[in-house]
Amino acid sequence: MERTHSEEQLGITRELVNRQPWLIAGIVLLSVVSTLGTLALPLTAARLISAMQRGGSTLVPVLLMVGAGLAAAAAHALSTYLLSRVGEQMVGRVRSRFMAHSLRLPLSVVRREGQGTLAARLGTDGLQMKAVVDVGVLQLPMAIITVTGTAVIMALLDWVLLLYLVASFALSVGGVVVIIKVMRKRFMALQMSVAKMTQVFMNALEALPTIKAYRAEQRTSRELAALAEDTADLGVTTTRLASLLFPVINLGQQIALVTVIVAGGVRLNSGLLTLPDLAAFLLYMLQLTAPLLLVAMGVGSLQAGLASRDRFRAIFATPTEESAEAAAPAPRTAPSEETPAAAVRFEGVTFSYDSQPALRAVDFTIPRRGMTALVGMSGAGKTTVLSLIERFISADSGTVRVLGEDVTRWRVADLRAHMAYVDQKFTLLSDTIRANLTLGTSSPPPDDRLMAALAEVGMEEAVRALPGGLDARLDEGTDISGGQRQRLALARAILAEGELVLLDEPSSQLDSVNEMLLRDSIRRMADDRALLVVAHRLSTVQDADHIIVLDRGQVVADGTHHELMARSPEYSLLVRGQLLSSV
Ligand SMILES: Nc1ncnc2c1ncn2[C@@H]1O[C@H](COP(=O)(O)OP(=O)(O)OP(=O)(O)O)[C@@H](O)[C@H]1O
Repeated sequence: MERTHSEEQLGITRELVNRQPWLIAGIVLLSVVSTLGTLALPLTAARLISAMQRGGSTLVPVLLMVGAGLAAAAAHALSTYLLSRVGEQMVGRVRSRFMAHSLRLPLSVVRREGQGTLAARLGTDGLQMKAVVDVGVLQLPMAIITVTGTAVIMALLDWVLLLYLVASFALSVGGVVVIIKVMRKRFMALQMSVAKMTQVFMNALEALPTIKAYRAEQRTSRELAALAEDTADLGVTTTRLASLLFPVINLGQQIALVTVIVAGGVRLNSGLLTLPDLAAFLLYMLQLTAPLLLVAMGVGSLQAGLASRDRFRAIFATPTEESAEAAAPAPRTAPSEETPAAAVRFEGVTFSYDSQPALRAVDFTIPRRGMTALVGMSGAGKTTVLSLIERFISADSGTVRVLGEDVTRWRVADLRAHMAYVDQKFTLLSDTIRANLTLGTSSPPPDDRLMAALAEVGMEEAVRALPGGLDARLDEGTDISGGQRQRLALARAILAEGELVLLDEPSSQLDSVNEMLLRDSIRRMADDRALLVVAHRLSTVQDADHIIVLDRGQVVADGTHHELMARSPEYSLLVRGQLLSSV
C-alpha cells in the first residue's frame, strides 16, 4: 500500500534539502561568503594599520576592508531572509499535515491528547520547529565555524594571548551554559502551562451559553486568571534567567578584555607581539562574542525545536483509523452477502471505558428495514452502542456486525459510507447549507433533490428565505435556530446514501410543534432503511417497530411498546416514571 504523507517520518533536513536543493545550496554558499567576510575583516584592518605605520598607500587595504564588510553583511542578510522563508514554508507544510492527521486519528486518541493541547502544539511547536531551521541549519554550523576559524587565527596571531583569553572567559561561559540549561527546563514547563490554559479556555468557550446563563463569567474568569497567572509566573522565572545572560557575558567579556589588554601590552613591550597583530587580536576577540552567544543559545533552541519535532513525530506515528486497518487482512468495501439478513447485530459485545464497564455481553439484532428504538436510563450505554457501530471505539470482546460483516473487517470509510449519523447536538459545520446537506453523499445531488429533502423536514421555505439560499453560510454571521439545525441534520441523514441511520435523540425537550413535524419524516426514513434511534421520548418509542431496553450495560428486554409494557418492569419504569418524556 502506498504510504500516506502523514505516515512518513518527519525529517527536517530531508524536508528542506529534498524540496529545494538549489535554494539550500545557494543559502549555504551565501553563509560561507558571510562567514569568510567576517573572518577576513580584522585581518584587513591589521593590514590597514600596518600600511599606516609604514606610511604607504591605504587605498587597497581600505577597499578590501569595506568590500569584506559589505559582502559579509549583504550575504548574511540575504541568506537569513531566504532561510527564514524556507523555514516558514516548511512549518506551514508540517502544520497542514498535522491538522489533516489529527482529523484522521481515532476519537479516543484525540480525547486523550486533549483538543487544547493539540491546538497549542500547532502554534508553539510550529514556531519552535522554525527555530530548528533558522538556527540548526545555518546559524549554528556557521557560528561554530566562525568561532573555530577565529580561534585558529587568534592562535596564529599569538597563542599565548589566546590562552589568557580562554582562561579569563571560561568562568563566564560556564555560567552561560548553566543558565541556558535551567532556562530550557522552565521553558518546557511554560509551554505545558500554555497548553493547559488553552484547553480550559476552549472548554469555557464551548460552554459559553451555560456560563452566561448561570452568570458564571466571573467564576470561570477567576479559574482562567489563575492559570494565566501560573503561566505568567513561569514566564517571569524564564525572563529572570534570561536577564542574567547578558550581564554574565558582558562581565566575562570585560574581564577578558582587561586581561588581553594587560597581557598584550606586556607582550608588545617585550617585542613578542606587534601593534597590528594586537589590534587584530582585539578585533577578533570582540567579534567572538556574537557567535559564541549564538552557539550557547542556539544549542538550547535547537534542543527545544527538536523536542517539538519529536512531539509532531509522535502524533504522525500514531496510527490514523485508515492506517490501523491497513494491517488487517483484505478490508471490506461492501457487504459480503447480496442482502444481509440484519443491518446490525451485536454478539456478546463487551466494552469498558478505561476499566469502567459500559456494556456487558450485549446481544441484539436490528432488522434491515424499520425503526428500532434503544431506551434505557441515563448512563445505560446507549451512546456507546452507536459509537461501536460507527467504530469510533472497538469492542473489548464479542462481535459487532454491520450489514452482515464484522465491523473490524470493514474499511472504516466504507463502513461509514453505509450509514448516516445524527448526533445529539445536531452538529453542523461552519460551511454552506449545501455543503452541510451533501456531507454524506459521494456526488453532489441536484438542487431539486436537496430542496425535496428540505421540504421533507419542513425547511424548504426557511432556506429559500436565507440570503444565498442553499449557498448561505452557517457561521458567525448567519445562524439558524436550534430546531432548524435539527431539521437540517435530519435532511442530511435523508440525503445520505447509507442503508442505516443512527439517530441520537437529544434528551432535552424541544418544542412539540417541531417534534410533530419531524416525527413523520423520521418514520418515513425507516421505510426503506434501518433506523436506530436512541430514544428519550415516548412518542419515538411508540412509533418504533422494535424497542431494545438497556439497563446498566445489559439488554434486559426487547419487543414492541405494548409487549414491553406488559412484560418488562424496566421499560414500564421508564414510561411510568416519565423517564421517557411524553412530548
Ligand atoms: N468517554 C468516556 N469515558 C469514560 N466513561 C464514559 C465515556 N462515555 C461514557 N462513559 C460511561 O459509560 C457509561 C455508558 O455511557 P453512555 O454515554 O453510553 O450512556 P447513555 O445511555 O448514552 O447515557 P445518556 O442517556 O445519559 O446519554 C456511563 O457510565 C458513562 O459514565
